[in-house]
Amino acid sequence: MGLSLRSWIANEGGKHCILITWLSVSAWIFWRTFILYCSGAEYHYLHKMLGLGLCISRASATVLNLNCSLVLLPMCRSILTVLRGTRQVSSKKARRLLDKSKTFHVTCGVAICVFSVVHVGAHLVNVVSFSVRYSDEFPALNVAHYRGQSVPGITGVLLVLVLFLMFTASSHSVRVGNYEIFWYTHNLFILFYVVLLMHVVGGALKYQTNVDAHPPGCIPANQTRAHSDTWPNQEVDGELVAESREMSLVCKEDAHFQPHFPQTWLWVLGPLCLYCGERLYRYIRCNASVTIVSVVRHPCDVIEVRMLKNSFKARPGQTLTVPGGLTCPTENKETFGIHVRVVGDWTDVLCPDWKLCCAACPRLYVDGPFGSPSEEVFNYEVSVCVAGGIGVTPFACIMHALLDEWRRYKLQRLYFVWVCRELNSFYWFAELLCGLHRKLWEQNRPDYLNIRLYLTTAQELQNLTDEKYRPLHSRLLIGRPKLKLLFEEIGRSNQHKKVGVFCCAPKGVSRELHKLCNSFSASGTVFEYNKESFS
Ligand SMILES: NC(=O)C1=CN([C@@H]2O[C@H](COP(=O)(O)OP(=O)(O)OC[C@H]3O[C@@H](n4cnc5c(N)ncnc54)[C@H](OP(=O)(O)O)[C@@H]3O)[C@@H](O)[C@H]2O)C=CC1
Ligand code: HEM
Repeated sequence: MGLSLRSWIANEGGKHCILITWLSVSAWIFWRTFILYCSGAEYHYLHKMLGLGLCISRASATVLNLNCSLVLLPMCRSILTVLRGTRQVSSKKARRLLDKSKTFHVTCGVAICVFSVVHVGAHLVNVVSFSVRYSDEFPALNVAHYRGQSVPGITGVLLVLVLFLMFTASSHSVRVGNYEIFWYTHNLFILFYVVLLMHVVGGALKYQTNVDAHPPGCIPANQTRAHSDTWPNQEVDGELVAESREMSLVCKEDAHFQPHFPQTWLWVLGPLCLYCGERLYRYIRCNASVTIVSVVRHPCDVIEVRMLKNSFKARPGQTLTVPGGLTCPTENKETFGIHVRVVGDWTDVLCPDWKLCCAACPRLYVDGPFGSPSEEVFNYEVSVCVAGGIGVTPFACIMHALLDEWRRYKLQRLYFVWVCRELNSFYWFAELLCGLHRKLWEQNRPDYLNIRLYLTTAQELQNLTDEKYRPLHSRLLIGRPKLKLLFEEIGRSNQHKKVGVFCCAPKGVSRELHKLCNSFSASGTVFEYNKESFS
């Protein structure tokens, strides 16, 4: 299957428009600042002292300002969640763009790291220039107190250190391997901003305030007549002296210099206050008491924690943050449940003997709910949900909502593909699947739900033994799913329709699905790719 332009635009168009806009704005402000500092009259003397280092350090600083303000906005998750649920963001395209907020955050974060390297490199050159090109003529321009002095920049060094820690701890392997390290290191962002705001009040780089009275390169008044014969030989200001003579530019006063108002404050304070306000709101909401109603152990090291929280209301598909990662509430009633795969000592802390342990349970903090791509499952006529292992949780809460009432949604057909390594994993939600299947048959919509379960490590023919899971028996297949064939089949039954594809599965599966969604479909079906990301 080759790439289809129509599918590519449906899946990648909006994202790439934003990316191109962001790149263009970054390139434009870089270039504009670069030119200003290289040829602006008010920076003439500073440029003479620092050269290209000045232009590059200032241009990269502007891009850093832009990105340090943008990086926080996509992480205002509560605001995005509200936006997603309101009529203001009524188009599906816009909502799908909101789902790319984490990608945009990472892009801005990487840009901050790249431009910090450029900025630091340029300033290292500036530090040397400040020292070796100490100006006796314009002492106010100097940062060094005498020729040869090296200029320290404590805040700059601290910023580099914090950014380095954040960058290394943000790598995919750390996020997947030990989320806590990522999380705690990432919270250094607040230190980063405090130091950044201090960093820019240093006022090391100064502009000339009186270019009218003292045009750059003008001839000091006391030199015009007395030294008129020596002008051609003057080396100070080379061309400009000659030019000034021709144009009869004589300084009316001495050059005055002044540091800029720290522009970074204007760029950063708004988003920083917005994000801090949102974090404060989340902190208060998070502290509202959560009562653990039950803790149930499921096969394959999965626990289900059922909870109760005052005025907690989640839309089906939304996510929550709990210690150990993110998960999805599986019910939309008074109680809500989360399924967590045990990877450390989480469960031992929660419930050492795996019994109902509500009396002795520790306090649990729940942050959320937050908007997520799975909320869109209901907004297509046809949706395909592909889950791998524990990645089934967002879709389980979709099933719960359908079990409550499936008629109120636009959704008319749901393909549900679940791939697991162990047979026992299917027991996590086997009851729910059978319940929904039964209900749809009773209500004369057997075609509504199409279930396919794939067991990838079966040594011999296996099946769910319990009789009550009979509806799933014929739906259990051995081996990995043939996603290409599945897409062709779905395409044939849904010609010229827009089908929503939702994935919460290991990288290999999501990559293949993404590729298939961008591929040409002979049936004219457009598959819109939506990915649930938990790292
Ligand atoms: N909701 C939540 O709370 C959380 C969700 N997650 C999400 O759940 C996902 C699954 O996690 P986990 O349970 O550890 O998954 P597993 O590693 O157990 O994999 C699940 C299944 O996917 C199959 N699979 C892997 N690669 C491919 C492929 N290229 N094509 C077809 N099948 C493939 C595996 O088959 P095989 O045996 O052949 O490899 C396996 O049967 C994570 O990637 C993450 O996105 C993660 C953490 C929390
Ligand atoms: C190196 C590039 C970066 C990467 C790869 C990265 C990655 C991430 C990821 C994946 C998240 C989401 C965490 C989750 O949902 O669980 C996140 C959140 C966040 N990041 Fe970054 N980040 C980077 C740089 C930065 C920078 C430079 C800052 C600010 C100085 C920053 C500030 C934040 C904030 C405030 C959050 C939100 C936490 C929350 O509210 O839940 N990040 N980052």
